[in-house]
Amino acid sequence: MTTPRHAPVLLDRVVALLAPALEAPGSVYLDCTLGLGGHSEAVLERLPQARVIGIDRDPAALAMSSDRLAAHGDRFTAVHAVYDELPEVIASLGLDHVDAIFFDLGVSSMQLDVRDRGFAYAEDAPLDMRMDPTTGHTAADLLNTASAQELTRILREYGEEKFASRIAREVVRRRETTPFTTSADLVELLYATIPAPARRTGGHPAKRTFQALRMAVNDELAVLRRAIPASIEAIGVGGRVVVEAYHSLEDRLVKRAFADATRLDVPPDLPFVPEGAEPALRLVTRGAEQADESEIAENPRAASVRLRAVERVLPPSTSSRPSSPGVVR
Ligand SMILES: C[S@@+](CC[C@H](N)C(=O)[O-])C[C@H]1O[C@@H](n2cnc3c(N)ncnc32)[C@H](O)[C@@H]1O
Repeated sequence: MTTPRHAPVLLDRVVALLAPALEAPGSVYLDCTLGLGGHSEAVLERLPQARVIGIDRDPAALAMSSDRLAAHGDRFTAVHAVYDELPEVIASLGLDHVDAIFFDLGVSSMQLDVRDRGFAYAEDAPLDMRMDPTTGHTAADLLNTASAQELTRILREYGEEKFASRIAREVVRRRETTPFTTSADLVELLYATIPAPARRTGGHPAKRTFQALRMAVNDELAVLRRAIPASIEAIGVGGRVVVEAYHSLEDRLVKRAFADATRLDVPPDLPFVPEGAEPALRLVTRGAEQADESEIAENPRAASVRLRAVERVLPPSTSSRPSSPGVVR
């Protein structure tokens, strides 16, 4: 068997964004999506003063990255958790905050490549798609039980699938006689349901449906919606949160959460900024950063990445500014 691989996206840029928060000896980096440990390994090697905690909900990914990073001894700790549990993970390690947090959203190449995980439409395998196969419902369970209305919503919202309601109707019709068990069952239905001209455009006809089911099975957006504010709460002054998103819904959610946390909560026509109105956070990236053509040529996964970062700034009471009534705009 070949060694599973995952090429880390925007590796140098991510480490450069994390580095200012990890300058102090003993500073703590929390990698919320450890995967095969590519980004964490770079932090361990390039920022020798930092300690690394890696979270993953996939026990197989944790086992592989733990092997890979074992040489770093007690500078590295692996934790099996879902990343919206990050406050509990931090507390369980006896810490009250961390200095930098990173999310590299979605699935790893390893998960797509291992046939039995059922993530890939190109392979016939049990239709599973759980990032943590020890818990929760599989994609087959979802297809065999959800209402046509719910399936339509999932396919439309997470997959932007034009034929969402037609596919959902056919899924419900088929499962009455033959429940779904494998990815081939679903691919076959999609070929029979999506009209031929549409099958010839916009990539593989199963791509959008597989992505949508994966996001639903792992409840990805709801978990992210809880995790981003929790990560902002979990960093100390000078701490940074860095996120790589690959799906427009994820990036929108991150952008909004960062905008909410960095916004001055003051009416725009007020001539001064009232005492205590400074945001506790500043945007480090201007808009979303993307990969350049050379990285995309080497690693096609980089094509859809959107990278954003924020930093916690000094609280208002310690920042230098005139006292009451506030800072004149
Ligand atoms: C894109 S990969 C990370 C790759 C990693 N940066 C590297 O260089 O190897 C995403 C990883 O995050 C994990 N993951 C996704 N959602 C998660 C969640 N809600 N909680 C914990 N881990 C999650 C997946 O299991 C996968 O291993």
